[in-house]
Amino acid sequence: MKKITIAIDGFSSCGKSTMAKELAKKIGYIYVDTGAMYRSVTLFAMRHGLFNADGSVKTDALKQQMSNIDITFKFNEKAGRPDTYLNGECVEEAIRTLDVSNHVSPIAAIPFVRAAMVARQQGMGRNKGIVMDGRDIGTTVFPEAELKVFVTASAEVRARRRYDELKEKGMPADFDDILKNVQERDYIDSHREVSPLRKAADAIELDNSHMTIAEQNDWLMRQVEQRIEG
Ligand SMILES: Nc1ncnc2c1ncn2[C@@H]1O[C@H](COP(=O)(O)OP(=O)(O)OP(=O)(O)O)[C@@H](O)[C@H]1O
Ligand SMILES: Nc1ccn([C@@H]2O[C@H](COP(=O)(O)O)[C@@H](O)[C@H]2O)c(=O)n1
Repeated sequence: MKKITIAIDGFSSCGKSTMAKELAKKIGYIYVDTGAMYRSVTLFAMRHGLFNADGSVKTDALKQQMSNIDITFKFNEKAGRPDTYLNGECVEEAIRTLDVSNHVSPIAAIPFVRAAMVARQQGMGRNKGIVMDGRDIGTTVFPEAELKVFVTASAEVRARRRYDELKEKGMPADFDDILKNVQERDYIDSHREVSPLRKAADAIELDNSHMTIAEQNDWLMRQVEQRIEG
């Protein structure tokens, strides 16, 4: 069966990785969560004092350190998805904290950071057979992708889902803080100069505000079948 490239972009916490990882498992494709890469750079910067007190990034210092940041993925059989490693350390949990979420968008707006991440992502998708989710996959990383999906849902619905997830995991969660973070990231991600978050002209939009996970998975599978068979 022919292999294609599948790009899933959209706003924060709208269900991109839920759909992408399930699809990749079903059709035997590689799954790459590009947000995890920007989060890993952010964690590195936080640990190495590369943020100023006002939350801005010490850009020159980070530039010098970029060659010391090694991000890799290793499949976790139990979780059914790849875990993210930063310089050999599994950071899958550490990169998902609200603290990292609150620092990541300024890092992701820096051109040299994006250039480094995009080059790695393009390398990972060289042979197709990949499902990649993020903000600029259909516009910048793989503009020739055979299937591009742009996912949306209201900010309140997204924050509620994230809140429920954290509560279920027994982690501290405040709905208003999560909603604020989701809205702020959407704004910064959509307004940065390099590769702003936007729907590619040939992407299909999916508003999943009122869809179940099973419904969105079925919808995505139908889109893939059309591309593979067509
Ligand atoms: N259709 C849905 N209905 C209810 N909950 C959903 C739906 N889709 C995803 N979720 C839940 O919403 C939360 C966010 O989903 P997910 O992590 O997939 O979003 P994301 O877009 O990848 O987020 P991020 O931008 O942070 O990477 C998860 O708890 C997930 O289980
Ligand atoms: N292709 C991408 C992916 C992510 N980002 C930035 O990383 C942040 C975290 O991403 P999540 O998918 O884990 O929410 C996100 O808010 C963006 O700032 C990006 O720029 N490009």
